[in-house]
Amino acid sequence: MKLQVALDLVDIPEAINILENIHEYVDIVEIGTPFIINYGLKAVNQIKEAFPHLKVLADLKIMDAGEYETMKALEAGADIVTVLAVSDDLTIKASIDEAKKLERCVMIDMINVENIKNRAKKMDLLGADYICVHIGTDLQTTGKSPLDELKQVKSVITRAKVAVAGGIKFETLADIIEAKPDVIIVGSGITRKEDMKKATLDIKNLINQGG
Ligand SMILES: O=C(CO)[C@H](O)[C@H](O)COP(=O)(O)O
Repeated sequence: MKLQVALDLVDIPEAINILENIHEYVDIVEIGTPFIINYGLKAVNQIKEAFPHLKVLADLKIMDAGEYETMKALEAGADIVTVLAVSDDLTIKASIDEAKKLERCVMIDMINVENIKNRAKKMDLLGADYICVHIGTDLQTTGKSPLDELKQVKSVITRAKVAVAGGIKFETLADIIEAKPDVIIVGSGITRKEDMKKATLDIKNLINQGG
């Protein structure tokens, strides 16, 4: 099980500062959608240059122009790029094909998908590297957890790796670990803590105990 840390509401110097503190406990660093909106793909580029040993995910949440937008993320140095599962299959396939050319990966974000089992099966079939169950920031305000959807997706996937995101914190981690996703994504559960290093280490230790 890998830990992906999502950096959303930071600038580039802040991101570098955070990662200097926590990079040894992190497997994948997510350059979050608001981070990219604010600072562009140079955020991806500069974080990859500063931490070449980390996998960098560009959370572009691509919805159209799969080939072009994937190519731009990969050019900037992303190892993984996100595409929305609600996009057309043509967009998803174009993005996956583009990433494969450079032996990079696509993570399909299942945010707001209605028939999640059916769509996850299709994403698996189309060749997604990762399928990410995701309760978005706005829906998190209702208290919804990604656990149920994680179990549903895990039950139908045969090939892709499964990631999970959406308000995960140390206190809610045990149930998530028990469902055995391949990647656990934590944003505010780390970045809103006073002591981010301790928060990351606590989460990483719990993940390691779970395998
Ligand atoms: O992609 C995102 C929002 O769309 C976030 O990066 C992701 O949900 C992780 O952050 P948090 O743990 O704070 O929910």
